[in-house]
Amino acid sequence: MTPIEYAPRSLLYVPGSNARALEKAQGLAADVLIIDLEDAVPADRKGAAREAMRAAVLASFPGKRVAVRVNGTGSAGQAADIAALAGLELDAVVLPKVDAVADLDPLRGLGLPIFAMIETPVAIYAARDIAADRDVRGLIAGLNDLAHELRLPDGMDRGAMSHAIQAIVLAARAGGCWCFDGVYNAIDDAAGFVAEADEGRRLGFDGKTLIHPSQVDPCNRAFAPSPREIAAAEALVAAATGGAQRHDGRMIEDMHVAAARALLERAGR
Ligand SMILES: CC(C)(COP(=O)(O)OP(=O)(O)OC[C@H]1O[C@@H](n2cnc3c(N)ncnc32)[C@H](O)[C@@H]1OP(=O)(O)O)[C@@H](O)C(=O)NCCC(=O)NCCSC(=O)C[C@H](O)C(=O)O
Ligand SMILES: [Mg+2]
Repeated sequence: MTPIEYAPRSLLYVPGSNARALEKAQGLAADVLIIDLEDAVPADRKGAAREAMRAAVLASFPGKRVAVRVNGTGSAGQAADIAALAGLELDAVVLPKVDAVADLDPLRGLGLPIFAMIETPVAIYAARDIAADRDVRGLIAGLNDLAHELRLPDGMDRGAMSHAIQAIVLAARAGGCWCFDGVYNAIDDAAGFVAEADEGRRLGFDGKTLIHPSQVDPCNRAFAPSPREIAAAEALVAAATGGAQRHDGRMIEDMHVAAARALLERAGR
């Protein structure tokens, strides 16, 4: 495992209770694997999932970046989840249903970067403070729970959640941390997934959370600079003279040069 230095593009949930998925995850190209102890795990299998998670982290993921999603603050299982992380080399811990900065407190002793999930109306209004917390490295949109909390008649309706989704990106940027889009539930709808991942990138997310292996490669492509973007950024940087100028039929200024340099750095140029 290596420290997370660059924003991950793809973060795949792997249920701690699914032995085959834990095995399969070893060969997948997700930037981060999130071993889940929360909603993917039935209540009567939480203990077994903790043990499987420990065994997998200790033995199965050399070279992978791995996080664990523990149960939420105030839930029955959280203390046992945190205890089960002792001695493990992890890259991050994911905390669901973070409604306030105080919800982070039980995790502070772990000394790990926290990815805080924003999944309730209360959390949307607290997201700026959560994002600014010293231990929070990223926000994750939990849109299944948010849709439920909002009582949306059509379930995962991103149009109906557009204000909340944008608020998560704004909070992350105001607080200086990364932000990751929510999951796409329709695992057999490849075109729909690509459209949603592209939309997430356009909205400003750094990457996207995933639930199925088939989503990993399309997600990595969607959140990586394309050859067209790289060529345009190289041309812009080469042409820049400082201040306002005409380039390729439009005005560019210093912030456009900074954005182009950031894109090239992300692309490894
Ligand atoms: C969604 C699934 C339940 C679908 O399962 P299934 O129909 O069994 O999948 P497939 O048969 O298509 O699987 C093909 C192979 O891939 C492996 N697999 C499947 N999913 C994963 C995975 N997530 N990680 C690793 N490997 C996976 C299968 O084992 C098959 O392997 P093979 O034997 O070689 O053919 C299932 O995909 C699943 O459980 N996904 C994760 C669900 C999850 O973690 N949910 C919780 C996180 S999402 C969430 O909570 C979001 C947030 O909180 C919110 O509120 O929105
Ligand atoms: Mg959730």
